[in-house]
Amino acid sequence: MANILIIDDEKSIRKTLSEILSYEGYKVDEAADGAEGFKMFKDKQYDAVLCDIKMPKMDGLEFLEKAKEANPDVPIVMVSGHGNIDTAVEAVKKGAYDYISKPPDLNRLLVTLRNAMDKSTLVAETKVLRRKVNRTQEMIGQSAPILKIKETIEKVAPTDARVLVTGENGVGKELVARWLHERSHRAAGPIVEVNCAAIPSELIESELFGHEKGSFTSAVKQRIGKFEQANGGTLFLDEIGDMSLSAQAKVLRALQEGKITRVGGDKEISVDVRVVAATNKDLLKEVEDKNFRLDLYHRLSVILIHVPSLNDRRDDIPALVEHFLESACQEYGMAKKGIEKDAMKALQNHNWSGNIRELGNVVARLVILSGKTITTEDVVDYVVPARDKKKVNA
Ligand SMILES: Nc1ncnc2c1ncn2[C@@H]1O[C@H](COP(=O)(O)OP(=O)(O)OP(=O)(O)O)[C@@H](O)[C@H]1O
Repeated sequence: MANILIIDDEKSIRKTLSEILSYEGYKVDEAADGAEGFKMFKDKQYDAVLCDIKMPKMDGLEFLEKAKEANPDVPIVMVSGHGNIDTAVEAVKKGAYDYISKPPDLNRLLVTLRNAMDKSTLVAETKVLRRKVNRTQEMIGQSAPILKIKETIEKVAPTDARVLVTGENGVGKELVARWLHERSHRAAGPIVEVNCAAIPSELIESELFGHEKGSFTSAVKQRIGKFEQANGGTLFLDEIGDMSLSAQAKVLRALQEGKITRVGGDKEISVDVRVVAATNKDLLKEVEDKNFRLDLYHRLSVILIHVPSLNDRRDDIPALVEHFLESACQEYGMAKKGIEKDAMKALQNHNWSGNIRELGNVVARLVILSGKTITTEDVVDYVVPARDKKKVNA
């Protein structure tokens, strides 16, 4: 049975709405103003709220703002008198599900409430499904360094400690960050990724902290930054070594105070974010060269996880090859292909400059181009650069 909260300062309206909704089988609570309503809203899980606009103490718009902050998933339907349709429209722009006018039309009231609750159920289901679909890729490998990394993830993830993940391109740094999120108490929240190297330095602050409308020439609309988007979850700052010094100063402040300010804004906004950063650079060398702030380095590197290159954990290659074989065959709609022992050895001894991403591409190439079973010749033909071919054949 759905729980509905009615907030209205007019007792007669509350009574009418309450009677109608109880008759329809809803469980109803009543509050006489926004402040009382908000207290009840925080204490109990409601399926929908009917909220008057003009009220003493806390009006409908203020209630809406606070309620959306506290629990954005509960739909709120505004109830507006003759004089405040404009405000009702504004409320919808600010996140109210819809509004109905006083005196409420019975059918419209019930249909609006039903739709509001159906929509919020769909939104909740979509979130669950999305999480299932986006299940973090398993971390394959039983080599000593990978086992150590998995153990560290299990220990560190449940804490809010910041983690700095280091390693060359494509070794699996992002995967480590995703597992840290997945295993944390923030797993139901978002994980938001920012690739600091891919964003021009003059835009990075707006990307991270958002901006107010008109704060610079191309800021035509207000924008929520990645810190705010990651609220309640994890912010993954990839390629942090490429961040400009001025952005570093702001990130440092955000980490120290747990608050951010949008570019061009003056309001401080609290954010509850766990930061995981990654880099392929030697950050201490960057500190020495004055490209990276030492104080930020210390803030970010409470826990250090180094992901070694594939060349330094060759024991993992057979399992990774098997994994990529399976996924490539599935992707291209082919029967699962086998691989000869010597072909596997050749892959294991290959010099993997591009790491796991390159290994995945190579296996996909072999799946497409080779016969039923992948042979050493296939590896020589399609993978090994000409200069190394003699070595493999010898
Ligand atoms: N241990 C592993 N098991 C299975 N897949 C892996 C493993 N490590 C990495 N991968 C896969 O390899 C690819 C590259 O990994 P990822 O993006 O995590 O690397 P990265 O170090 O963050 O790369 P970059 O430096 O380019 O940002 C991804 O598709 C990832 O799922």
